[in-house]
Amino acid sequence: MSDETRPQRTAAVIPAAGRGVRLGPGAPKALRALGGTPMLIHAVRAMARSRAVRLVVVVAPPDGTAEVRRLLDEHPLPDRTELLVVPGGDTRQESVAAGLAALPDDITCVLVHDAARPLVPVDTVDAVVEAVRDGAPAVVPALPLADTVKEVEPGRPGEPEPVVATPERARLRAVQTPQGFDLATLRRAHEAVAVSGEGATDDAGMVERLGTTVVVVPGHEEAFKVTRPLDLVLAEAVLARRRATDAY
Ligand SMILES: Nc1ccn([C@@H]2O[C@H](COP(=O)(O)OP(=O)(O)OP(=O)(O)O)[C@@H](O)[C@H]2O)c(=O)n1
Ligand SMILES: C[C@](O)(CO)[C@H](O)COP(=O)(O)O
Repeated sequence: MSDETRPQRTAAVIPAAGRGVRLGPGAPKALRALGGTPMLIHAVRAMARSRAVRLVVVVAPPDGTAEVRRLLDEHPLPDRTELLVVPGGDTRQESVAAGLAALPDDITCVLVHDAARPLVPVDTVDAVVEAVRDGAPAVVPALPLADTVKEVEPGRPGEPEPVVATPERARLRAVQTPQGFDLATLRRAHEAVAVSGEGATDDAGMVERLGTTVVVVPGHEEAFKVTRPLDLVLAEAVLARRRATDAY
């Protein structure tokens, strides 16, 4: 079958193996509660809400795969969604690579979605999938910035850092997840980064280094990343509002 006639089958990889150091002491971040339900379960449901997503691969803390499997069993997904759990690595990049390695050969489109972005709306997920299915090899949801951004010369902790540049804000975007890819392209990008040894903070950044074009679709304010304690306060408020207004 040629690539053009091959049906598109989409999977989501959810890196959830981080400790959540910036959120403060406690369980691994993905397992902490949001509205009484682990953040990871919200993120898995957010992917499964998209009718395009047939398989979700959860990348669990290496010492927590059994606990993650148990939590997922307690929170079943729609019948159309298959689920796999694999152990993660020391960095986000290694965890995503472990998730990609678990994908079966018939997957052509992959979403990579942070467990730490539990509230991404399904319309954002669908917009990313659609752009990949329309032929873009790499797609990121993103929003314009509210703050002006300065590039600095990092100094010693506690010392003022000299500003070296002010990039033009209108050309900058804050990038979210899910990021969507043609699977073969993302696998090539991960292999190249592993060989070069240069890490990247997101998957699209690795694809850019191949010289492949990455395109942006509109992100969503509620797809923010729960990173620090105040983010959790905001996430609780957003979830409470959804529960009061939608059948959520
Ligand atoms: N070794 C790692 C590190 C991060 N992640 C995942 O990557 C996503 C984005 O990372 P981040 O928000 O930085 O999570 P943490 O690494 O847990 O946070 P921190 O840096 O504060 O420890 C999260 O869903 C996190 O679980 C992962 O799967 N494996
Ligand atoms: C992938 C990401 O969420 C895009 O904004 C971000 O780069 C993850 O960064 P983190 O420091 O691993 O949370």
